[in-house]
Amino acid sequence: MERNSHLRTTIGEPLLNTVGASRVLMVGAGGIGCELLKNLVMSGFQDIVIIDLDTIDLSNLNRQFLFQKQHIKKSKAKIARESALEFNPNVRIEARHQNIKEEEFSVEWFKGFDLVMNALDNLDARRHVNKMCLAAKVPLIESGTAGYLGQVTVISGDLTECFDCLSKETPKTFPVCTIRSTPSTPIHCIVWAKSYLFGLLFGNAEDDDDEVMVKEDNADDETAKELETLKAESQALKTILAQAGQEGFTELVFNKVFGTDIERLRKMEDMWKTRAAPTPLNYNQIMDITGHLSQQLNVAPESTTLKDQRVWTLPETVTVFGDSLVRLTERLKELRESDPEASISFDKDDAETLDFVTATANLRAHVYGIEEKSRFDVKAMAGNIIPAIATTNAIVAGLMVMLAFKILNKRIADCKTTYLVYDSRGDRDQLLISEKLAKPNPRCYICRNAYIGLKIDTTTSTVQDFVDIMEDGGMTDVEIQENGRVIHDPDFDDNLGKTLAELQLTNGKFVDLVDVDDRKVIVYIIHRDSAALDGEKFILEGDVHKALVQQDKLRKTLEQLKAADAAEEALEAARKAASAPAHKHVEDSDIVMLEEEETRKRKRDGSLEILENGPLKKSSLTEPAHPSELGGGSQQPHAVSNDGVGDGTSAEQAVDVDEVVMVDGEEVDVVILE
Ligand SMILES: Nc1ncnc2c1ncn2[C@@H]1O[C@H](COP(=O)(O)OP(=O)(O)OP(=O)(O)O)[C@@H](O)[C@H]1O
Ligand SMILES: [Zn+2]
Repeated sequence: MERNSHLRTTIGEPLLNTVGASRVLMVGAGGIGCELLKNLVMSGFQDIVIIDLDTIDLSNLNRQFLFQKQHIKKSKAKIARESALEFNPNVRIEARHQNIKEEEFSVEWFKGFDLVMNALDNLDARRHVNKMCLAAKVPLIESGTAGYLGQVTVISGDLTECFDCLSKETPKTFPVCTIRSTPSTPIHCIVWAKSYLFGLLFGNAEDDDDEVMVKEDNADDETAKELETLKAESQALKTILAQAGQEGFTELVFNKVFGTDIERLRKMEDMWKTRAAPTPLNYNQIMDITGHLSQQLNVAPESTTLKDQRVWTLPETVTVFGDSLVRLTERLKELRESDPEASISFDKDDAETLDFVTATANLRAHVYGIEEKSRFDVKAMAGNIIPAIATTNAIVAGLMVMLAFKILNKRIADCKTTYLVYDSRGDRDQLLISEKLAKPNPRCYICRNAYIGLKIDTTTSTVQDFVDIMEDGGMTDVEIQENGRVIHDPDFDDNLGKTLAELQLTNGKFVDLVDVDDRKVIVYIIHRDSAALDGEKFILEGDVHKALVQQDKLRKTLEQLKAADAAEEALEAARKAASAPAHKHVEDSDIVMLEEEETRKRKRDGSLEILENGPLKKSSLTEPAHPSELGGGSQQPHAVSNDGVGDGTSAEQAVDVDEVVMVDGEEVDVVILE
């Protein structure tokens, strides 16, 4: 039977042809990406570019089904391509083992796609792709998962809210590979301490990794060697564990985890090309100082509360590490006398486990040159982890393809944001909830700006030329900034004679311009040698004049919003005064009116589709909070992270949805899965 016959029957010949003729970009080949790529090659897509900066890690294999043991340490993008081609060899797949933020992936490059699909795990890359798609005017399908929660939506220029329309709280989840080998923030170290090292030392003796690391006949030499090394590392720690209670035990564990293992990682030079390499620690060296300092510290003991709230010194940290390690191993030994399978779990309210996690997290932070945290902070930050769930990724990736069909079928306005929700009590049969795409936030700097391309020879054209081009377009007294750097303003004309290249205004750079009337335009630079400009000095891709007209309109809207905000503040003040015990009588109707006003305002902001008084709270679906990586738990949509560990509390807070919701005349669909 012809490969696409079922597909043709399902979606029809015309759409199948459109899909086949489209060119799509998939960013990220991790949890969602693997599922998505498999779906794409099975759904009629013929021309796909995939990009992922990472290599395959052992911890990916439980859910990233395009990867197998023999692929560990190989490029995710390349292996994803190879595996997907086995499903369907007739698809053109280009795999790029690169960072999407690299310069070569310019606005122009993005313009080469009909559709972009994000399967990413961090805000930074998501924001970048969001901006590139807005500038290139290419629709973007954005996705994210955190444990049982998932979200899929569409971002398209003037039609919808963009990724930056609502400010994001810092997410609380993070990628596992980052945790294992390349931490860059304190939370990465805390998660490593709590979820990896703690489990290995005090969890059940059976290490899952052993199962995966059995020697494979078809593994190549390098992979086999790496597998052996990983296995040897956990084995070595287990051997040391057998010496618990003996003299020198603490030193052995310490030197193994913060010395030998780090030294091995450090030797993997490729890993440290773009990051600072970790520095191993040595127990004896620190203990020399520790002995000395702990005596001093004993002179003036602090209250426990104070000690909890400040960051410990390195010697103090080592002392707490040794102390909690000994106490926990003793506790485990006792427990195992009655139950050989016994284990200890981390509990933030169990002082010993919290001590151990605080100390080990901070030692790891020290090794990687990351900021250390107080015990108080660690307590708050630990405990926010949920595992990545393959099924969630699969559902989300399926929804992405449905959206892709709609977009390519020119029905983008019919697309919806879909949330995958989960009821931990199991008494609800609704899994997917969709709602209309939100409108752009008029206050959003990222999508409410005009993006204009400027093809120019940056090596010969000066800032003066640039100013002239923009002023000829209608801007007056223009100010120019690049990434917060002032290039020019009417009072600072030192740079006028410098070339754009001299000021690093080179190919792919975004330059922010604002004029005396507060009209903003973002220009992205496209470097072209003079010879390639067909005799012109520059070529503008976009109409500055039109952009300024749009900006004038936007300014008016913003003024109206400001006035509405002022009115609302006055109402709020009146409300407060009314509810104050000043013998004032408040009519019920006043309260209703005030609440309606609140609803209207938040809808205007784009920050509200479903109100607190409805059963679904967006806040419980959103991005977990930690700086830089994944998402969940904040007040915004587009927020659920892709994959990885997540916010343990999110699932419990899962939305309480029992019916179709009507808010302010808007309908929220509920899809019931059988
Ligand atoms: N700037 C970027 N450019 C290209 N790919 C990126 C970028 N940022 C993240 N990615 C990729 O996006 C993917 C996200 O997938 P996922 O959330 O499953 O993460 P993971 O690293 O595979 O899993 P985990 O971190 O949980 O082990 C990763 O493969 C990651 O390498
Ligand atoms: Zn926006």
